[in-house]
Amino acid sequence: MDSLTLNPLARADGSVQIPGSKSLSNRILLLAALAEGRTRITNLLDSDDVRHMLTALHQLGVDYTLAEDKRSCDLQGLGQAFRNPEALQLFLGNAGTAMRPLCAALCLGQGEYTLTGEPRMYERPIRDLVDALRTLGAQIDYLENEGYPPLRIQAQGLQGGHVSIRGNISSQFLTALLMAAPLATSDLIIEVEGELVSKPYIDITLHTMQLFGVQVENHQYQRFVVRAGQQYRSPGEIMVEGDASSASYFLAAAAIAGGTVRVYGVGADSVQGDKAFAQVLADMGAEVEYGPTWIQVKRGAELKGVDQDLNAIPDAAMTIATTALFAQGKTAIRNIYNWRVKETDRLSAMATELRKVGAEVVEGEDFIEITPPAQLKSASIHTYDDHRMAMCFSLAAFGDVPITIEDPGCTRKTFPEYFSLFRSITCER
Ligand SMILES: O=C(O)C1=C[C@@H](OP(=O)(O)O)[C@@H](O)[C@H](O)C1
Ligand SMILES: C=C(OP(=O)(O)O)C(=O)O
Repeated sequence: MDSLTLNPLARADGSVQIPGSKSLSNRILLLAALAEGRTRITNLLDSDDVRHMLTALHQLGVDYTLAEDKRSCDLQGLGQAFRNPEALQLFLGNAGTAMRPLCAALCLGQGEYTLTGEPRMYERPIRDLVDALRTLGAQIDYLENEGYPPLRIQAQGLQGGHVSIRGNISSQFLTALLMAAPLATSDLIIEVEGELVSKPYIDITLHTMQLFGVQVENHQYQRFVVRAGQQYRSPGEIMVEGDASSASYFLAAAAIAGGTVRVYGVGADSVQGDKAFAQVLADMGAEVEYGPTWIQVKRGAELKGVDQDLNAIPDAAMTIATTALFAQGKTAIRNIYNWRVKETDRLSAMATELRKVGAEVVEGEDFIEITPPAQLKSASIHTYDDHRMAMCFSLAAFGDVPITIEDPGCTRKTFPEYFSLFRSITCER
């Protein structure tokens, strides 16, 4: 297997323009496809997850022109739900932001659709969404294991009415229902059962729907009312914000090693919850400054461990786990059960790899506690086909020892150019 050895790093300095947000890119593409009118999307993310959405839309008959650098796209909306006379098979890789929203959106129209993906996608739950869609009249079958993709959808429209959906596993189920809701045949009232995880992603969803002219009544994230008869309408041109989760690695590098790193493309005005990651660095002792479209971090005094519930920022929370290797004392990251159902079981993967570099780790069902060693150990980091494992562990190279990242190409899911940008702001000892 391909691997990349990072020599010990001394410092991080400079600025980085962060590529477009995965969460926004895939939401905007889907809503632009359903909308009336033509949408020009700029700063689109070029990565596997977005490519899977683009390929699926092409198969579904959506007409678009993608620029040569794949970062801008002119897309002609259908102005209605997908209707395809021929049965289609759509391969969605391991992209949760394609599988879940498309599963709901495809039920709105007509046709027969088989949704497939990578082996890990077949271990990622989708039952809560399928159950909710079935109560609205959807016909969806599991092709292998109950509760998991691959799926077959016989689309025949979605009714409105009342539906409840569990919120404790993934916010993407609620996102999927919300985005489909305006095209249901009557008003849809969605009740969230139990805790809603990863709540700020719902704000991204509501924000994107609003950009396309659809209003949702949000009653404290417990109950949502979406009126039928609302039509998605293209806003014309949309620029995708930089990806706040992708920004976390560069900001953490500055907090760990200094000097100063500024990321452009995501800042105080961002709609992405992961902008709050920099606040956790501030709580650990870094100096953080926010501009409207940038965030800057400087190394402050010695970093100190924190004990925080990071349910709202599950992706960026992984970056805190490796930043903890450079903090005084123990860091605890709590309420992150759903790390277990993402690209890999991230709680177990993180615990295993942190121990390899010498940390003392307690892995709970929904938390992780990390106590750093006095001196990091050189290690070869297994990345479990998880882009964030590869990116997070690049930070371990600040620990005075070489670190090998196995299969560094796995960052292609959301950030193909990660290692070259990381190199551009770091210098070796
Ligand atoms: O809606 C989204 O764009 C996402 C929601 C989060 O997933 P969960 O809601 O499953 O935690 C996040 O981890 C994922 O990377 C993207
Ligand atoms: C959990 C993630 O991806 P997905 O959108 O596939 O859920 C992630 O990017 O960390």
